[in-house]
Amino acid sequence: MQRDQGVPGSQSSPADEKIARVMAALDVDSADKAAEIAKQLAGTGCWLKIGLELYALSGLSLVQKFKEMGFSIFLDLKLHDIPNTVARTMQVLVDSAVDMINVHCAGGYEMMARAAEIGRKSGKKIIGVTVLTSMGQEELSGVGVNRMVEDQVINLALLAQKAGLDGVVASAREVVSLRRECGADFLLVTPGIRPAGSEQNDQVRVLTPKEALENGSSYLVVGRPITAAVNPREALFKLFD
Ligand SMILES: O=c1ccn([C@@H]2O[C@H](COP(=O)(O)O)[C@@H](O)[C@H]2O)c(=O)[nH]1
Repeated sequence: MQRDQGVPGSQSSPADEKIARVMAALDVDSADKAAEIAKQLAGTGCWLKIGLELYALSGLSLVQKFKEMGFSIFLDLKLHDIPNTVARTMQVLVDSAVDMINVHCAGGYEMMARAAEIGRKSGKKIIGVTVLTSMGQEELSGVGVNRMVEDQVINLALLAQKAGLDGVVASAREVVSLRRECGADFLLVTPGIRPAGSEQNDQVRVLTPKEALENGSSYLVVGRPITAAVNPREALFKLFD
């Protein structure tokens, strides 16, 4: 599928702008599969997201390769440890070609502030995970948090902002409130994106790509709707049909 890719040197179209806000999550069981999907998505302008599975398989080895293919890269390792350990690990990660890295907001203010400081010096974006999009109200209560999900998301996002992070990961369902509380420049990266009628899988707080953009998400993280498709490139372009 060759549509909506723009002509080099021309103005980007609204469709290009939407694709540039998609982060394709490469949750696959081999580096070869990841490289094959990357090849199919090359030139579209979308980001790639390397998560725990691919990192466990291949570490940072694919980062440079994907960068050379023209992708921006979000390394989704969700660091959650004491401030010293997170800071030392963050220093290693920012020295690679990644563009964005995350920590868990639940690691606390001091840990986020140390991570943010390293991000600032390196020019890389550091964001914080609020409440996983696979968790609903009951799951949140199960880990001892007796607040409404949205209140907890906002509470953690405000703490992340105070600590100097560039943004947060949350569900697109919370984006309207997050924009109001955290402002226009705070990055809101939203997984749990599902085109209408597609499998929800283990995601609980979901929204369609169109709704997520309308609400004000900065980036949409999309995994299985792209990676499990027969034609990932076509699936990417169909997200906004
Ligand atoms: O709250 C979160 C934080 C991260 N993720 C990650 O996003 C993708 C979503 O994949 P799908 O296949 O589109 O469900 C995946 O890599 C998660 O680790 C998240 O889903 N929710």
